[in-house]
Amino acid sequence: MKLLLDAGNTRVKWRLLDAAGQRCAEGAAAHEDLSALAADCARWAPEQALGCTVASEALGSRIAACLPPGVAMAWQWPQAQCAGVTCQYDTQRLGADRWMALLGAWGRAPGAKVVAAAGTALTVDALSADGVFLGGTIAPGLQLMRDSLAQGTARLGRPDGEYQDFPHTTADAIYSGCLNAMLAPIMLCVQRMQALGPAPTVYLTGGDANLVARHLPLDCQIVDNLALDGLARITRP
Ligand SMILES: Nc1ncnc2c1ncn2[C@@H]1O[C@H](COP(=O)(O)OP(=O)(O)O)[C@@H](O)[C@H]1O
Ligand SMILES: CC(C)(COP(=O)(O)O)[C@@H](O)C(=O)NCCC(=O)O
Ligand SMILES: [K+]
Repeated sequence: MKLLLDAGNTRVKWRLLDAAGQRCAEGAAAHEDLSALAADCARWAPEQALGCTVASEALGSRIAACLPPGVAMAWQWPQAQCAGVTCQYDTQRLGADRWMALLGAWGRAPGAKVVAAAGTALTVDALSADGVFLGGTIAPGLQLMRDSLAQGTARLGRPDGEYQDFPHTTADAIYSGCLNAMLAPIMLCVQRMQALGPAPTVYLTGGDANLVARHLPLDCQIVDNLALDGLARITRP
């Protein structure tokens, strides 16, 4: 049994695969309470653990404490080249979750791709048809955008609104504006890829993927935990 784990800035996501690569369990937990991870590790007793993290060292230690005795987390980091993908981004600084999502997307189908991960931050990454990670953008995710408006203004606060094409209330204006700010980088990336060649396939992942897909005026595929698909493609030496 193998554990795959992605530690993001908001949540930890994991998957357990049996020896044949079949999925036995999948879960997610907020940083504050990793008991569901500990319970899955106790139940399935993985003898191997592969992970990627963009969270703190302290969270990494708490994750390690959930693993069965004698099992250590093998943290994976971006490389210049791996599983068919070549990295043109600053490999030393690139988030390991972004790299794993790119490897996951590359494993799905041939052709150019845009990989958008709507989590704490929104990352939008471009993968060429020959497997080159051309580059990508980082912007605040939905909650961070709403927080920043609440913190930086005297009168907005953090009301719950609904998405509207032409909002009439402050609450709807904030919600729609922040959501639109997540659509724009994805649409621009697609447009720029189209200027280079055939239209890319758009993959959406992350906690807000469904929300983004609902309002994105483009065809896209939602893939839950795409970074874990990338980890599954890594063969350990
Ligand atoms: N059950 C949930 N718990 C926390 N955030 C959620 C949940 N469902 C959706 N979300 C949204 O997903 C975002 C976090 O997505 P996620 O992919 O887990 O982030 P990260 O990879 O940065 O940890 C949150 O900012 C929130 O908007
Ligand atoms: C951009 C990120 C904060 C996204 O994190 P997430 O939203 O998945 O929690 C993370 O991938 C990160 O810390 N990246 C390092 C900088 C970079 O990718 O260039
Ligand atoms: K992200």
